Amino acid sequence: MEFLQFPLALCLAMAVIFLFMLWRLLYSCWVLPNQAYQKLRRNGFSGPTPSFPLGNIVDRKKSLHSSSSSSLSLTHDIHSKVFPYFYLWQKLHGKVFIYWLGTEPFLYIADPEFLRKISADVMGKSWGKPTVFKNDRKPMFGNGLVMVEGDEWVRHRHIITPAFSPANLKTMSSMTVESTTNMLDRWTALITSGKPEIDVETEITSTAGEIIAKTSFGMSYENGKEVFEKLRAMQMALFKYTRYVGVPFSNFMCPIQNSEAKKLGKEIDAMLLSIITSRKSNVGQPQKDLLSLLMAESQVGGSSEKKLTASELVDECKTFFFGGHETTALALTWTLLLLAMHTEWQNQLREEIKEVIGDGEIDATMLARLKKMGWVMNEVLRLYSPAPNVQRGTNMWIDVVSMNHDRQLWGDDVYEFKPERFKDDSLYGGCKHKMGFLPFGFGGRMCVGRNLSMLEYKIVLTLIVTRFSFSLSPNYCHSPSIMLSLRPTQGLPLIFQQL
Ligand code: HEM
Repeated sequence: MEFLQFPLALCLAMAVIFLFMLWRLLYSCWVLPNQAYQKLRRNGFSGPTPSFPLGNIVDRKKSLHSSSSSSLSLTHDIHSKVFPYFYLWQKLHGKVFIYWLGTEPFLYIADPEFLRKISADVMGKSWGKPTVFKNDRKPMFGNGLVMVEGDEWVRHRHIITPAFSPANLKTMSSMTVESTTNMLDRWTALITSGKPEIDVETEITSTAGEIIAKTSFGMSYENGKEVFEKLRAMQMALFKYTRYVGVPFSNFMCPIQNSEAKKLGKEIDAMLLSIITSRKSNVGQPQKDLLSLLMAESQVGGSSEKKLTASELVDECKTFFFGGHETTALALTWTLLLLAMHTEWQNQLREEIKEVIGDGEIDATMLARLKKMGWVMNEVLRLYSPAPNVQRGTNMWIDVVSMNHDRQLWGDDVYEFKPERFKDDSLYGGCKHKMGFLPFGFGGRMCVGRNLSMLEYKIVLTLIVTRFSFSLSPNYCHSPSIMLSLRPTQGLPLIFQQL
């Protein structure tokens, strides 16, 4: 009979393991989220009714589907178009409510006063990112600054912040001028050959990719292009298809895209790692880019807590590349749309550039004096914020688009393009609440690259408006939508004239 006892014991052991795994699954997908949900409910928050295990994902999908099939006239009132489900739920449940991504409850916030209260005493290092997003975006950001928390975040931020000092950024302005001039020379060739209609979204995104490749890891465009294209492909693999973030085993729902993203992630890491290794062995050739500044900063003092490892450097390069090129490119793209619609502002900018810079070369120290251009940038970041939301801590989702289009905060002219609202209040543009306008986030985790993006924005825009005037093409179709960032999904064709 003994030979029968062995399989019985094995079966029992397997049953115990199975029950244990089932319990763990239920605990993490059902018990824990429900405890968090009940806590939020006890604090008085309501929200749309979720279903297990998809949460409110199906409602989101339906609402997105019906909104994408309706075309949008050229209005800046875009909240109901880009976040139709939040727009609807806000009407039913107010500006703070609970919704579910799969089995994860999220606190939605579009009320700046609520945000002020809950963030008043929280230090930058204590603000993490929701775990579901960390897992979801791992191939893009790895353990880069955007994703790290606690003392690790403090260490990374201390090493990274000096790289973005004004003195270091100054040396990067010539790289920006060079890439932009190449793009504008291409535009001139097109115009003179009788093709004045140019899709500026594609053009600016690829030039911004070139600029960030140079400023981040100093690569020539030909090399940078390969990393850039792989990063774009990875973004498409991750964001083009309906994804089930927060749903248990969601990785298995889009296996092809997920394995494609992982494969690309590994290739990008290997390429960046080889650049770092060759930099380390090639001490004789100092470079003036973010990577070398980080490598130099990592060596100051030599203590291990001040150093970033090679794989951390790779993750930071990816973070700069991804966080840096698309946001700035989209800020510029939406600016060109608004300037094409408001040609009087093209003239105002030209006059200001003439006064501040004249006909000479652009010097980075002059850029701060381009005040009107600063107002224009802020107004664009208000109407078409490339970073449409901020994700924080234990599952908080802050709706920046809603706050930027809130009549109660901005007044009756909320949907109008009026850069002059920043004239007397350069930081908040007259917004009635200081937490109502967060183009670069808030608190200790505010965007580390904001000065670099302003430098790039002002240089590129100066070069464009001094060489060309432009108007909207009749082929333009207003279709802002979210693909991680807020983008014109059908491009931005403009008609150019040389000045
Ligand atoms: C118009 C351009 C840009 C916009 C609108 C923008 C917006 C933002 C926002 C909203 C955050 C989140 C802050 C928070 O959680 O509170 C952020 C963080 C960050 N941004 Fe930017 N950004 C821009 C350009 C850049 C550039 C050029 C770089 C780098 C080259 C960059 C690198 C980062 C990094 C590393 C973080 C994470 C900071 C941290 O967690 O400590 N960004 N940005």
